[in-house]
Amino acid sequence: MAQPVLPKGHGQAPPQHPSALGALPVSPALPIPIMLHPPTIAPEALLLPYVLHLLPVLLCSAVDLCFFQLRLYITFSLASPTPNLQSSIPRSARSINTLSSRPSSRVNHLLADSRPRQSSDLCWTLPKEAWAVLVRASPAHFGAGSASACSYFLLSTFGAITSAFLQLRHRCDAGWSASSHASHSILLSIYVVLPFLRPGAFPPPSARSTCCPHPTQPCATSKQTPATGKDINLGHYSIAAASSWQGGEFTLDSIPTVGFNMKRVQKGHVTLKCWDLGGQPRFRSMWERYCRGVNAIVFIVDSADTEALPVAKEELHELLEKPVLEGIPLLVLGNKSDLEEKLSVDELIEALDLKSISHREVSCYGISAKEETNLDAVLQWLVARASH
Ligand SMILES: Nc1nc2c(ncn2[C@@H]2O[C@H](COP(=O)(O)OP(=O)(O)OP(=O)(O)O)[C@@H](O)[C@H]2O)c(=O)[nH]1
Ligand SMILES: [Mg+2]
Repeated sequence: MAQPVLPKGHGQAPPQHPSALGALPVSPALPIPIMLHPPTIAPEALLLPYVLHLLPVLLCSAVDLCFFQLRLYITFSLASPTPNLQSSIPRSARSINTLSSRPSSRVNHLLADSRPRQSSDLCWTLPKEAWAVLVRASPAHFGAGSASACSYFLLSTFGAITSAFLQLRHRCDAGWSASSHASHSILLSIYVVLPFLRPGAFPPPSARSTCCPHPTQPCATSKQTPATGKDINLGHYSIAAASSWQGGEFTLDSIPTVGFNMKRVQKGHVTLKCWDLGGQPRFRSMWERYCRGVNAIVFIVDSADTEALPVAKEELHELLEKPVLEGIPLLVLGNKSDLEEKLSVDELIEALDLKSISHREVSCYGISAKEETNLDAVLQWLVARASH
């Protein structure tokens, strides 16, 4: 277990040992592909999880269509002695049969409508309501968020079970054998629900986009951000891949990170995969998830904002207490060292109580994203951890 070695002061020579905790000297402007304000997630990147999420649904819909046409035929054969089956199908059921893209909704409706209507028939009224609920839920389903997927799943289950129950009830009333229709309906329910229980039907956390509205103003409480990566963590003012680097320009109009941004950085033969996580309170709960299994965590604070440091300290220590993150090297960066009111590295170590952190390697540098100070040292630190 490497214990942190604390520096004597800001501005001393860079530590030779990788585990040393200390300030590094100011370095000249570097040709490091660092972009302070990465572009917001490209629409194509957002679309991909949606499309991937949609594919199994479309596939299920196609299979459902065949299945339920068959099912419809069987139902009519059994339930209706009328030779002209088409004329006994209500108009609404016929249109849904061809237009609907919602398997479970179509099930409910067809089950409800696939026999002559009777005024006292529960099958006609209740499933129609279930259908209406499902139709209202459909736009949410096509979102990639887990909440919408869950609500769709619950509503599908509800719809399928309601249909099964009412179908059974109707058959019993009509004097049909209850057992065959019960098994039919149960099978039907399983068929409708199962596709949405498959692994992959719900997008994985890493493929999800956050549903939060994009804030128009930077959040005043956002003063710390961890950046993480499966291969290496980097971040806050995201390091962008060379292809999307816009010359490393710095603009004062910052766009707060909404959710997270992911970037790859090529440094020699090492590829750094970096997650820049939003530092606003609403995004902090996801830090732990993205820090799992990474090579390093980079925690960036505004070293000139002393009022925000107590909160930053609390959040950092809470994050590091997670057992699953034990042993992951930590790099704390005090950004905005270009400002006069900045804290020195020693003061930052004190303010964040870094000496109390154990069971991991801890380093602390002062940097300036604006003046590109010490960014080469940060990159070297990360590359060294990436090859571990
Ligand atoms: N003076 C100075 N200002 C900086 C520096 N780096 C960033 N800023 C400014 O600090 C503000 C916040 O920058 P952001 O990159 O949005 O900060 P953030 O912590 O990533 O915010 P979240 O994405 O919400 O976590 C912006 O107005 C930047 O222009 C720096 O090195 N020096
Ligand atoms: Mg940010």
